Amino acid sequence: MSSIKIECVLPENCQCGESPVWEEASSSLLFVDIPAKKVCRWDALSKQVQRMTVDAPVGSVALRQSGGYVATIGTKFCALNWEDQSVVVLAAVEKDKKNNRFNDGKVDPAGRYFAGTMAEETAPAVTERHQGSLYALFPDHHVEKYFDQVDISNGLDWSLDHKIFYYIDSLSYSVDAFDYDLLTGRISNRRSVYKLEKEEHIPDGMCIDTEGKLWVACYNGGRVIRLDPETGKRLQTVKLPVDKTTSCCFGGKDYSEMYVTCARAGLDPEALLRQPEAGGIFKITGLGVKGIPPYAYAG
Ligand SMILES: O=C(O)[C@H](O)[C@@H](O)[C@H](O)[C@H](O)CO
Ligand SMILES: [Zn+2]
Repeated sequence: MSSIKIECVLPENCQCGESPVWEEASSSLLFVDIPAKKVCRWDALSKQVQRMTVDAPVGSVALRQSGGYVATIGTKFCALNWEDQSVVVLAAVEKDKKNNRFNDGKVDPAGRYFAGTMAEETAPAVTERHQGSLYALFPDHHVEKYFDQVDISNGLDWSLDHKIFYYIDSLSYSVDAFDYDLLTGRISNRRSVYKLEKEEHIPDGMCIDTEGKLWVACYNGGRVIRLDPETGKRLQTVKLPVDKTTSCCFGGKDYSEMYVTCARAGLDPEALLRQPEAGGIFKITGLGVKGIPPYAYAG
């Protein structure tokens, strides 16, 4: 039996930490603080963190095959040059929706950058409903829209055989699956594979492990849960010492460690006394299961 250890490796005080991505080449964890408009890179060896401030809320960051990173900033897909901290807009969506922004995003196994939008929240998880959509930025920089009527576009990942796309619209309290055509990037046949239980609260970010099981961060639930998307059963619950767990990814040696982001915003002073590490970056070891490397944007 493995023994699980959870530690806060970086007390970053993120208002809303999100989009953890392991970059093997630099032994670093990339993540964003959405409302703080920050993209961060934490070097797991030196323990140093570098931060880049952008001009709008940043929902996600991802690796880029040609170097640097891509990020969803406001309602734009952007390229980031980490060396000179410059931002280049690759494509924009929803120019008519001033109150919308991108939320979570991730690159698919063919190098397309998927990301969804939402109306800006007035309080955590309080937002004008049905304002969001799901998009992908293709390697040639054109954007495709998949569907609209999304409340809070959140976690996403692909099955190990690339035939299923998993997706979370948080306020549906469901983890959904679609058939996925890797060649074209098309999705079809939406269905729910797991409905959250009351104490699990709101499904947020997610990632897949090498056994094809899904790990979902539960916002307000202070936990990550491991789901079997084939049986619809929850296999494991790992509780963290913070309530607003937002997302998770595997990283570290052989992708054997899990990194979890969380939020500080929305916690009252009394709650903050009980969870002073809220907004930090957490590392979970001893899970006994590994993840897979993140895909990099091909454009
Ligand atoms: O991290 C995100 O994805 C959102 O931007 C956050 O605001 C919360 O997670 C959301 O409120 C709960 O669904
Ligand atoms: Zn999220």
